[in-house]
Amino acid sequence: MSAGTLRIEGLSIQTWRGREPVPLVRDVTLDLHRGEVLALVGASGSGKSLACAGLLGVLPPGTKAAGGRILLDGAEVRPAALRGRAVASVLQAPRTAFNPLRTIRDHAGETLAVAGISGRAGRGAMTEALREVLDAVGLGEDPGVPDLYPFQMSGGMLQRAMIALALLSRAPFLVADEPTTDLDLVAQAGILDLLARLVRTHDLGLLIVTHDFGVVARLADRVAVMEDGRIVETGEAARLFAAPAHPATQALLAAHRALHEVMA
Ligand SMILES: Nc1ncnc2c1ncn2[C@@H]1O[C@H](COP(=O)(O)OP(=O)(O)OP(=O)(O)O)[C@@H](O)[C@H]1O
Repeated sequence: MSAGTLRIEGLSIQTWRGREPVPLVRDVTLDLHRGEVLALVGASGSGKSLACAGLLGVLPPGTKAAGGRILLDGAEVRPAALRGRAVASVLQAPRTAFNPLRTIRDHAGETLAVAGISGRAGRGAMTEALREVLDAVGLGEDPGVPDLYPFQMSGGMLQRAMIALALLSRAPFLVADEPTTDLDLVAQAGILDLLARLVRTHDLGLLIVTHDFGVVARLADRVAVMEDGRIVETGEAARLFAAPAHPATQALLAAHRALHEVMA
């Protein structure tokens, strides 16, 4: 798919307390363009992951979309039709995202099937395509990687493999929900550099969920701030750092700076 803009419009998600509906995500609207990084930030529980799950059509049990739509270049699409085709995802805990009984090559076959490109790709073409994306994520040196099982790989390698599978799907948009949280500092830096590079080389639109303003500073072009299920501020990353307008943004930045001073 070669769409240039992905829009989440008026997304609302709710749960229930007894029979009472409880809003968790309230009227969230976001635009993501190819070639840019949009960071979705906010305190724990503000609704970042649910908003992404709503976009991908994978809401957890006990929650339900209560309104909103997803648009690709202005045309409405069902989230289930986007997932793995126009929008790929990279999740927080790579180990849980892989089937432990299947090799990276098996996962690649599934990714191509979901993306609807398996028919055209015979085994040889698939091997070549997999080699290409493993190269792109820095896993190309060891020819044995496609035949590894998840338990034979480190967390950093698995996260790279998940990004490789996202590239294999040729989805123009990537949702990364705290993709470095489970990794050590060196692996974190490697994954962030890799994502930044792929946004440029593959013209990806990257929506990255994070509570780390260090990640925002390093990667983001634009930032959207969530509080209590709502987007309370959006803006260019540089502007937001220099002049945060909403108290929630100010509090997140103050917390980041306090932590930074302690660590310095
Ligand atoms: N399956 C569920 N059923 C009911 N409530 C849920 C469910 N999943 C999440 N919630 C609630 O929805 C709200 C938003 O959760 P969400 O996981 O989106 O927050 P978040 O901003 O991603 O937080 P974190 O940064 O800690 O991951 C929270 O109050 C959470 O308790």
